[in-house]
Amino acid sequence: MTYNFDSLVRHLAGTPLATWAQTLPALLADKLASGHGDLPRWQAAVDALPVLLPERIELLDGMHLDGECSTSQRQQLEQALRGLMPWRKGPFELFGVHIDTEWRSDWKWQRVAPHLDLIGKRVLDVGCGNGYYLWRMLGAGADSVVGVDPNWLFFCQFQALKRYLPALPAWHLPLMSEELPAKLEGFDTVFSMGVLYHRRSPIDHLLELKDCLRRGGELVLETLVVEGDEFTALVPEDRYAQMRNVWFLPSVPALERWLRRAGFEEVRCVDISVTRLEEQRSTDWMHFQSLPDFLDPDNADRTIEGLPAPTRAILIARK
Ligand SMILES: Nc1ncnc2c1ncn2[C@@H]1O[C@H](C[S@+](CC[C@H]([NH3+])C(=O)[O-])CC(=O)[O-])[C@@H](O)[C@H]1O
Repeated sequence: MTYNFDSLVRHLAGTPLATWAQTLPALLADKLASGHGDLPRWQAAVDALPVLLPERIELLDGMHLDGECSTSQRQQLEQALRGLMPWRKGPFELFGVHIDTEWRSDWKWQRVAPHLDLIGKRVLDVGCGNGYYLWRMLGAGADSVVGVDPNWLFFCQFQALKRYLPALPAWHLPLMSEELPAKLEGFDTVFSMGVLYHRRSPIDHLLELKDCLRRGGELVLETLVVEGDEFTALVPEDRYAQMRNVWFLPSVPALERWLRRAGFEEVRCVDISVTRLEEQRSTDWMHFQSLPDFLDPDNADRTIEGLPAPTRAILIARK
């Protein structure tokens, strides 16, 4: 498996991100050398993908690649992709193989996309998972998309997709957002979706995101929320919907206040949606338990810990 971070350096040359980009090839080579124990197995799965040429590329209405693919190539493709299970974010439609992921991430994208103009924008997606939304952002006209996520499996899933779209300006960096330099100030749009509630210091996360934006740039923040006024934030005693690392679930008015305190302007909430059981569930590509197992079997409005069931809000704000 080879990575082309040099193409990122070239793409960002002459932008406010150029100096940072130049530091990445060496940093990422170090990371890859000391990567996760399963990394060689996942890299082997990526290397086992058949050589296929996408003749039709759909990124606007979904993530769909099509082109000539024999039955044996399709079997080889499916087998290699199954070597990268569990697949959480998607779905992907690749040369006749449907990756039915745990999440219907396309539904979230349908809620987010109508509120944005990404044409010609340099975009950062913090906590990008396997990069599903990076492809959709390109479909919406972004100039370039960079995702950061420390999970090596998700990095390899992205590389599997990138193998078929090597020339597209999308890059996945196996980094934590805390590893982004202060005052980067070079992205037009920064996304943080499904990350804030995993952070012990949510305001520091907002400041970190603000640092990545150019002046006038836009933040897209999606996170779990609860009902309540500007003084309300739920901190679970222990687990939330079986997740151990959940810290702050604010109300929308509280989150709007946090964003204003962090220095954002034009703060607005564009969507609040209860997560449906059909949106997050176990599938043939993700065999572990999922949302239906994490809710109270007698009351779908509650998690099995007795807390409010997952509801997510999307907020947009300007630096
Ligand atoms: N410090 C960190 N820095 C960067 N990423 C992190 C960090 N800690 C965890 N992550 C990553 O943040 C992601 C959170 S999932 C959201 C995915 C996508 N955005 C989605 O909206 O579907 C949660 C969910 O399923 O909602 C995971 O991929 C982690 O590896």
